[in-house]
Amino acid sequence: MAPRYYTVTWDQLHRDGKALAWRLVERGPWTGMVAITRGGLIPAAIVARELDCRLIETVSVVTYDEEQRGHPQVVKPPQAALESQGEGWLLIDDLVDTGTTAKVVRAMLPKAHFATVYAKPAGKPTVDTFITEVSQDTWILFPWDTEPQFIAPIAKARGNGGGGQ
Ligand SMILES: O=P(O)(O)OC[C@H]1O[C@H](OP(=O)(O)OP(=O)(O)O)[C@H](O)[C@@H]1O
Ligand SMILES: O=c1[nH]c(=O)c2nc[nH]c2[nH]1
Ligand SMILES: [Mg+2]
Repeated sequence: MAPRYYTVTWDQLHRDGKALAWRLVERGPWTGMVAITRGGLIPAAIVARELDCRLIETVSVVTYDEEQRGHPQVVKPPQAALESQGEGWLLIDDLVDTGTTAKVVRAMLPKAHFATVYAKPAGKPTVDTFITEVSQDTWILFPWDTEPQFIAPIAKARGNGGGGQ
């Protein structure tokens, strides 16, 4: 079955990122933030700005090649947060889908608070805080993966031309 798509604009991502920050400010203060690259970088920047958080670490997990899932590989560990096992740290990603990435990172930082902007049902149990849930068969299209393009008028796309004149 063809996947459905949920298109997220820059404006929406900013709004949803701020909504996440409102939830997280209640749970602070935070020692710092670990962004799961690459998708977590922009949500982490939005949340860090709102929480006035200056200490940003990254962890890099490579799982997907386009829409195909492979074996997760930790390309860069979250060095600064490892000793405390993530206690007092926020772990930020754009979304959880199957929860594979989350499980790999949570194994390294079991005491961190894991927050994402979007969540699918299979990954939901791995997240402490998220904003919007979409169905498992939905592919979320982020603004950095898309660009606006011309779309034919509905009448032309249906092949029945225009009316009048
Ligand atoms: O819950 P999962 O099934 O693991 O999927 C979620 C992960 O997949 C995407 O990252 P991806 O591995 O595509 O890398 P990227 O962030 O560098 O684009 C997304 O940013 C999450 O990190
Ligand atoms: O851009 C993305 N959208 C998704 O829905 C998704 N799930 C895993 N990885 C993803 N990347
Ligand atoms: Mg990612």
